[in-house]
Amino acid sequence: MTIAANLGYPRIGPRRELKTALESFWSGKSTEAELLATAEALRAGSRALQQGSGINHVPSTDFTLYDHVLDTACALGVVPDGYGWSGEGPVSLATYFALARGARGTEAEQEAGIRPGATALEMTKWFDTNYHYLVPRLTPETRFQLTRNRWADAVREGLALGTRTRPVLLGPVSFLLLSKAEDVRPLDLLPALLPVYAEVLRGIAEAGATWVQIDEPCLVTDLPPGAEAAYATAYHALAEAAPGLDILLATYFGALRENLPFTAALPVAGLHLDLVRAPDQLADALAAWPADRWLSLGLVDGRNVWRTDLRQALGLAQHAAAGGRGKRLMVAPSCSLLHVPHSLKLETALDPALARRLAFANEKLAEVVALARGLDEGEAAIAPLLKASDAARAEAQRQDPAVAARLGALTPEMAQRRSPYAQRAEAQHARFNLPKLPVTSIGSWPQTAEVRALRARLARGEMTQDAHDAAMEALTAEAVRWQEEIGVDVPVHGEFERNDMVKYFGEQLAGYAFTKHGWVQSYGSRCVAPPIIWGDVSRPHPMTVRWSAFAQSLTKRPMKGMLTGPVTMLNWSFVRDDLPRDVVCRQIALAIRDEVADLEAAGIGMIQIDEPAFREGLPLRESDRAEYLRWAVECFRLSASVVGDATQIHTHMCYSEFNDIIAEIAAMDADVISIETARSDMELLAAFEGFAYPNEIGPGVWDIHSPRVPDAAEMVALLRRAAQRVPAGRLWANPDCGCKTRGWAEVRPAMANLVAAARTLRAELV
Ligand SMILES: Nc1nc2c(c(=O)[nH]1)N[C@@H](CNc1ccc(C(=O)N[C@@H](CCC(=O)N[C@@H](CCC(=O)N[C@@H](CCC(=O)O)C(=O)O)C(=O)O)C(=O)O)cc1)CN2
Ligand code: MET
Ligand SMILES: [Zn+2]
Repeated sequence: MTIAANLGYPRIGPRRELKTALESFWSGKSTEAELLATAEALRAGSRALQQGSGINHVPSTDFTLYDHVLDTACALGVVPDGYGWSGEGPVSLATYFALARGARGTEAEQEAGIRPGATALEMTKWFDTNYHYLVPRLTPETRFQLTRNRWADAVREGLALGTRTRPVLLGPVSFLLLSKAEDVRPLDLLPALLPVYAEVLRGIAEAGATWVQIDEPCLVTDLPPGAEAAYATAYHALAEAAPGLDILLATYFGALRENLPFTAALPVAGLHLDLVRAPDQLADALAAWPADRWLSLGLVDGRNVWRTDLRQALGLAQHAAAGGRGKRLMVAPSCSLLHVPHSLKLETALDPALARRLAFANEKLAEVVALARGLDEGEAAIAPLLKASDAARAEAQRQDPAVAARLGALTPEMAQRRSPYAQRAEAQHARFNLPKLPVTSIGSWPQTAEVRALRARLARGEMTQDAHDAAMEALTAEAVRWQEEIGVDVPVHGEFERNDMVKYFGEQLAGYAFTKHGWVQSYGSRCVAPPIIWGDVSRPHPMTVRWSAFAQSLTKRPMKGMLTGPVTMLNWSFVRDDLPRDVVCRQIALAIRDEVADLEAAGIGMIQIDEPAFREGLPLRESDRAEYLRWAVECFRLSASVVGDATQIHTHMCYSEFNDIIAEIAAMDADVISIETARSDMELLAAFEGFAYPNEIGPGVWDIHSPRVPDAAEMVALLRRAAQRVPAGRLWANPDCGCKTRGWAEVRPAMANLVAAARTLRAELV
């Protein structure tokens, strides 16, 4: 019988219960026991739901209180000094959260032996998703040991309530490759790591599991030298560790390509393939993978919200089943369902024509079960479902001939500023006359409970639009006054009126739809509700002009306008699948371009077009990258190039490694770019120096993702390091990213410290 399997279930909770519980615990309003009870209830609920849907292999240990990579690191004893772990036994929750969020200087931390000022681990993108993981730190001294077999515990927890789960482990090779290694090649640590993984597997088997899912997503990437041998060593060792335990080796987010032959030779019981991103790999896999071993077909898209074309997916599955392989098949989502919202059931306000085409996590599980059944019992057994799927696919997305016409009329000049940077810089410096190291910020000020409550009240009809807008203006005015007072050279309006930098624009653009509860975890307790692009995109009316113009009216300093760029709008939305992504991106670029033109006309002299997700869309394989970069750069330029020389275009990127795309970042030709560098100690600046990045740069000197307030001296040190690499005349001083997730208690002193730091350095530089 075909096994209906799942690779991972969303963990934030259908109503973001985990978020609420975490934030309540962090603020001291609830106890550790209460937090753990909520977590346990969420796990029990999702197990029951999956089992009830007919899923045969229900995953466990896919749940986490913050991040599954951090969980893995803590379980393996990969905890740097200074975080209060004794080097033996379980890692405390205090240590765990200090690694995730940095020390906050609380008494509890002191008791737990956490060094005051301990910073959070670096956080980075999980492959090409909007999920972020914490990067484990490896050194030659790293000693692996099993601090707690969380996988075995999860198996027991499930069995106690009647579900035999399939625990999910991040595989040893991917774990090492995803870590940050100092003075050691990560794969050199494999021999020391494997005995601990072996111990984990023995514990899992003892706990009563029959299958374990080991994720090796790095198998779909260009592997470094030595990886192939590492995989062979690792899986031979693991296969021997627990002979009674079947290993499903899971790959996702792309095709195995040249890694397929050696992967197919690994001694594992099953192999999972992403057949949504890479349907073409099925043929090769069928040829390479022995028919007496399990093949898990990832047929249901774990990365997007569209219903599966069941007929087509069933066709692929039937093809795989031919030739005697039918007895050893699993059907599953392409990857963990972590990247999609929980349930469509909660969405009561969607256009029915759209709702008919959607499937969130729970609906995707039903699709998996239907496909498994169709495979075993034949098409007739799922005929009504196939019919509904056909009907949904046949409905056309919304088209707008005006948008198509505009796209047809694009010219190369439209993506070209009028003059080269040097000439623009002259015009801009004359216009703005800023000091060296001008102080600015990335756009948002704290999204406090008060700010969110205003929006919530408006949504519930408890407040009029006018009253809401007046309250937002008052907040903006106060923020502008404060920035003037502390000496910020280029203030921002604060983005109080925005729920999210992508959703806010999506809500105002034609072609977009948005959900009420479509939350997806981005990191820790932070979630996003990605808007859904289901028609041609255009801008019916100005979106931000009123707020920027209002803010500018309050100050003589240049007020920086604030927009989200087309590439980020694309990468952080769920995108229609009937048009190539570059076409959708050009549509968005033209909409943003209209806004840029209107801002300029309204007297806004500096406009920031954020592209934090620019890198996120980068294909995982080097050979696919050039094409993406070509159109992504073009789209950014299309949105920005409408302005005159004296209008200064800024852009901002965070969570990016820039080294390998620095030429393209330069080609975006923004006058100023602000980048994330604080968490990695200015490491990223090396790229900008090496390439002699020609325009202005604001290297972030305050890691706003941590609640720690840096003092001026710390920021001076970072700025000094930056000034060694970039001529001071082209440097700006700013935080790492927007301050929406911080509180005013942190932002006020940190910004004042930043102004002081910039002044100190200015004095040094004369
Ligand atoms: N889309 C996106 N991706 C991104 C980022 C980003 O800013 N946006 N930043 C990077 C880091 N990731 C982040 C992701 C989320 C958040 C974040 O702060 N998210 C907020 C939600 C943002 C939002 O949409 N807020 C809405 C809804 C707020 C809300 O929860 N309202 C309550 C009601 C509140 C009340 O009654 O007072 C509810 O709906 O239940 C609003 O403000 O209007 C959160 O998790 O808390 C920050 C960073 C990378 N990826
Ligand atoms: N302007 C945005 C902000 O300040 C940029 C954030 S990048 C994730 O919040
Ligand atoms: Zn940012």
